[in-house]
Amino acid sequence: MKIAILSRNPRLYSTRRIVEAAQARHHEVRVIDHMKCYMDITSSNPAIWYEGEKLEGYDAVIPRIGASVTTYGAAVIRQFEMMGVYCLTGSIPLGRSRSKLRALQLLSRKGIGMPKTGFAHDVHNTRELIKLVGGAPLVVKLLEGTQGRGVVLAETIKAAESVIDAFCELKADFLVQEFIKEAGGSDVRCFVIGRKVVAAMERTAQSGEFRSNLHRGGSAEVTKLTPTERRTAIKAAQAMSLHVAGVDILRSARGPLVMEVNSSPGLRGIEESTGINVANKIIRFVEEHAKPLTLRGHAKG
Ligand SMILES: Nc1ncnc2c1ncn2[C@@H]1O[C@H](COP(=O)(O)OP(=O)(O)OP(=O)(O)O)[C@@H](O)[C@H]1O
Ligand SMILES: [Mg+2]
Ligand SMILES: [Mg+2]
Repeated sequence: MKIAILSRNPRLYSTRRIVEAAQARHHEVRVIDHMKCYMDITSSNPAIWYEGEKLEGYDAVIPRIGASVTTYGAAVIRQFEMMGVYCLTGSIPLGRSRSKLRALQLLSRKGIGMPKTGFAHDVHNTRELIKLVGGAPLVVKLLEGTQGRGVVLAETIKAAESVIDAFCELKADFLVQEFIKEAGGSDVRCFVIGRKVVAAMERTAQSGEFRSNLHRGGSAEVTKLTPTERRTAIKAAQAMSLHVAGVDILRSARGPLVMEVNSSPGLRGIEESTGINVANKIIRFVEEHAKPLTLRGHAKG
């Protein structure tokens, strides 16, 4: 097959691993910087150009779109979709997963367990919002934060009020969420491909910290999932229509609670902690699902 990986940096661990896995399976693979793609969107024959060359003959596209360039990345994926090329992550699922508000509303609609969560932008009565999620301690999150930045634990109602007032002042969208104390500073990353969890790791925050992000000094180790955790992760990925997803779960007294669903989950932490060749599993999935170009008609945008 001829495979394109949409990635801004071919040296990134995840990109490199997917390239290696594709080559090991004898595919022709190329890393394309989606931000350097340009397209004629008016033509009846949709096409994409890259460094003066028209991109043609691709059987599959594996998007690895960073959070800061979601909109343009989604447009490039949409163009490939219009050309009838199989995209492992669709433009619509990408957009869903990148809006925390939209993603959590979708999960909630599907009845998937999640921490009690409220969204706000400008609140008249801060106490009412705090009451909505059961009082303190609670977590306040800036919607555009990543890697644990903009995630604050407010231990008391007073602390919660000042954080919320500060975020309102900043005119930022944020959410307030019940603090899951039993999780003990850990969360579980479930790597979902298709209808399977292919690998799972437990990330634990360093002492004195409640955020388990590896970027915040957290550590990762392999973990065994319960059947309920497994089902929840798969359901969450399906709710977003993602074929590849990193589903983050908190282990609570009332069962697994989904925190978020990532559409370009990193491979380093999960491969290093579990020893599983996740990149190979991604390529195998693409082989099974991307049909050769000749068998497909043009997909509609
Ligand atoms: N409601 C909560 N209860 C307990 N711990 C939480 C809660 N929300 C978040 N945490 C902890 O804080 C960490 C960071 O939170 P979250 O994943 O929501 O934000 P983020 O990592 O900044 O977002 P992103 O993963 O999109 O970059 C989580 O991995 C988890 O360890
Ligand atoms: Mg996170
Ligand atoms: Mg995330």
